[in-house]
Amino acid sequence: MQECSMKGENLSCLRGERLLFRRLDLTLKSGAALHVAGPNGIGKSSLLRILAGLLTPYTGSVDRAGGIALLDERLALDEALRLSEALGFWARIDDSAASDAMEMLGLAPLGDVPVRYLSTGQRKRAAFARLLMQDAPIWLLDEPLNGLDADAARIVEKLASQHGEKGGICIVASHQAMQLRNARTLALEEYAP
Ligand SMILES: Nc1ncnc2c1ncn2[C@@H]1O[C@H](COP(=O)(O)OP(=O)(O)OP(=O)(O)O)[C@@H](O)[C@H]1O
Repeated sequence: MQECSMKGENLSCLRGERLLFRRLDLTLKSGAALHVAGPNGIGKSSLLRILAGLLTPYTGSVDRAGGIALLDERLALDEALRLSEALGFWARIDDSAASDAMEMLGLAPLGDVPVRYLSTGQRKRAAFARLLMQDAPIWLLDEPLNGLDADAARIVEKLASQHGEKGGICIVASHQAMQLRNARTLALEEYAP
């Protein structure tokens, strides 16, 4: 996997009229993992969106090397298509194959099921399959365990740890504990004004 890095300097985030966090610095290099922790509404998703380049920080800057894959509650799959077709659409764009990712996430038996019929946990697994297919070195995972049963949660924890072993960066925003190899914890409430 290509070398990657993620650096944020003096980050602060304003949402509406509210300053959520300020003076946040972080540096992650290849193989590093970070658990962004904190209660609902503290700004975990906002921080991930800043790191992804989807939200402009109020102050500070982000400097990253390497491609990014973001997993959040938005499932970018066509609801009308069967799961294998919907993932196949992205496979053509990513120049990858959907079958390996579907196998890893236990989705192979669901290939013919329309996306709109998938359960909450199955949708999350599908989102994770899409993330794997992107083959990006930097993973930004927003509440990746939400909706997953215990077996699926262990699979996701294992895949995230393997990503780190291969030299990828994994940044997880979650109010739940997650077993993640070599992960540091960033308690976002410590950066609240
Ligand atoms: N577009 C927006 N405009 C104004 N306020 C917003 C906007 N998006 C989010 N917020 C507010 O910013 C705060 C932080 O939201 P964010 O989703 O980053 O928190 P979070 O820590 O991820 O929460 P959760 O654990 O519930 O997912 C919340 O109070 C939310 O209402």
